[in-house]
Amino acid sequence: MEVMLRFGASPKSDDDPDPWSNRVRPGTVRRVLAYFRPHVGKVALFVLIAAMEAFVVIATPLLMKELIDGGILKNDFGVVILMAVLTAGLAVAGALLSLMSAYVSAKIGEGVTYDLRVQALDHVRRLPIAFFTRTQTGVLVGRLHTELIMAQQAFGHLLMAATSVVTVLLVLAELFYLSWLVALVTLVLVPLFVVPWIWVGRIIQRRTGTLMETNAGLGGLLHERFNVQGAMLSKLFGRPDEEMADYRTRAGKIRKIGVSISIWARMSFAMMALMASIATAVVYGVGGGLVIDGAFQLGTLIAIATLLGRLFGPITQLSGMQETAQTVVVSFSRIFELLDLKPLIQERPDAKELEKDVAPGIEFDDVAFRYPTADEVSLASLEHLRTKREHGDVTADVLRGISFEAPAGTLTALVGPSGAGKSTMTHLVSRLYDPNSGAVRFDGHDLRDLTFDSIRGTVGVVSQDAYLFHDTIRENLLYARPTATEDELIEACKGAQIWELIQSLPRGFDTVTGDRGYRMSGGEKQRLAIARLLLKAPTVVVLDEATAHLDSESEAAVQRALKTALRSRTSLVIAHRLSTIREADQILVIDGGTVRERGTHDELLARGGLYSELYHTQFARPENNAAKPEPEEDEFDEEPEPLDTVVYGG
Ligand SMILES: Nc1ncnc2c1ncn2[C@@H]1O[C@H](COP(=O)(O)OP(=O)(O)OP(=O)(O)O)[C@@H](O)[C@H]1O
Repeated sequence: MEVMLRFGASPKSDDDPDPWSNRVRPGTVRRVLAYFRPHVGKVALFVLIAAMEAFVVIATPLLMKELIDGGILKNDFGVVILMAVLTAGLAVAGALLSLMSAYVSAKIGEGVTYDLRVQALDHVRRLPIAFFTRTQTGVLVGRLHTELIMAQQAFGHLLMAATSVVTVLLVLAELFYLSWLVALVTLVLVPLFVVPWIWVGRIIQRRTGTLMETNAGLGGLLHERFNVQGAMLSKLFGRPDEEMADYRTRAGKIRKIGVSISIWARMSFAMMALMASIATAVVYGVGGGLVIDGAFQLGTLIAIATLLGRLFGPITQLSGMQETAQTVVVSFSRIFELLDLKPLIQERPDAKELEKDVAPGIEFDDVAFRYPTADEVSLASLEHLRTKREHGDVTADVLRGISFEAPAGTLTALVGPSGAGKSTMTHLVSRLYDPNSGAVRFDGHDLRDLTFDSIRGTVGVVSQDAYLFHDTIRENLLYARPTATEDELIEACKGAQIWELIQSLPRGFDTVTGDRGYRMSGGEKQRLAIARLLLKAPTVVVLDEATAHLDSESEAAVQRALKTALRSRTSLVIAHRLSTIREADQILVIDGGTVRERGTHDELLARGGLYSELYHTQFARPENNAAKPEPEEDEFDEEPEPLDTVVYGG
């Protein structure tokens, strides 16, 4: 049966190292074993239980032998009863031991998996945003989940196989003790039975691997297509018939491999049963003759036949041991690959805290930045698309020689053409990325010298397309400050101009916002994000102003919400609205990754440069002005200020 390893994958070139191959780095086995060190006591207990189980396996045929030879054949009723009772007792002991060994082996397996899972999750959560922008989510989740389950299952088989070693040795020793001739005949039969079994086992293993890959591929695709935005795109742009045909092909391949695996598994089982029956027939044939010749008694023959039945199972487990061990090592090594990915952005051991509750000034000092290449931040095997890896690629500088100061408590507006680098500048302020040269500073402290906690606590971000978890409004808000009281929640929502809406919902704060908060309108989502920001109360606010989907009424609400959000904070706003731009303390005109112009609205307009051009082509358009919010009475009554001085910055 011809099955491609990954469907839809483009053929890879010879010089392209295959990130999906099962090659394992040297030292991996030692690293795997290190995970068992904390569980050494349980492993020792497991070995002891395994030895006792093996003893039960070999003791029962001996009791049978004695029951027949010493009891039935000698008409000794007492021996018959005694041996029957002992056999039953051993059966009970065997059942209890098997329960205990299952418990101990599960404790070891689950313990190791727990350690590895927690370590991997903790590591992935520390990886920089660049890693997540490159990685396909479905594949990453698969790596963290499926690989671990695979490792755990294979590990369970490995422990059972280890038990089998003891059983096989003891059974063989007993066979030789009972009849060396029959034992030899049995040994000759073993390879006849084991070799095809191993062959079938390999086929099954290969197909199981392919099945898992195929499932992961389909899972990744569904993850992408069936989230709200993917589903929306596919409804608007997709070709439903072709897409359905693709799903059908993939599902069909899964079905085909599934059927093939079941047949081969049944074949393997049937082969084992067949060979065990043939071996038993041979043993009865040879042994029966020996009983007639008087070489040994009938009880011995029955004991040998029973022993044989207990030999083949453990032998089959042993023969698959190498592959099983390989599965464990490969699965572990895939997780290790992830663990070895060094986070590009790290906290210094001597990192300092920034003073809380005081808005810092922001300084960009000759900042240059380029986005990291795939080699620097991600794993090819997690990017899923089998494109040729960009080895040694260097990305172009996105920012060059950016220097400016945003004094504490002021509003800086970033304007410029699309792709100029405005969002990238805001990413540097929240330390999602580090500059390649130069520095970004808060009150003179390089962000690289500050703790992650203090940067997180200082900077609040509201993006254009605010992200909400699939949870209640309350939980989404509490994410910013879990200790917030009901009154604080209400106050934040009032400040963000969203309280009226929440109040009108039948379930209020307990309304579920749906996948990515999709049940709310764009403006509502952004106001909810502003409420979240107000609860967090950061001293630096980064805002990407919404460009679309706000009617003038909801835009006015958002603008009023922003007045509260930006008051007394140092703000960096990617501005699209004339109202914001006019009220900024300074405007930076970004073009081609550099600051082309800097000044206030009037200064820049008078200069007649790029800003003036942008103003006339974009900002001064009627729709921008039409959307300008009406000032709220209570906001402006106290202290009438001209629009082009500080209103937000305070
Ligand atoms: N994760 C990324 N990896 C590589 N390049 C990127 C990445 N994000 C952005 N870029 C590139 O960096 C440049 C600046 O992008 P940026 O998003 O900062 O521009 P912008 O001024 O905010 O544009 P817009 O107004 O359209 O949002 C663009 O050429 C963009 O293609």
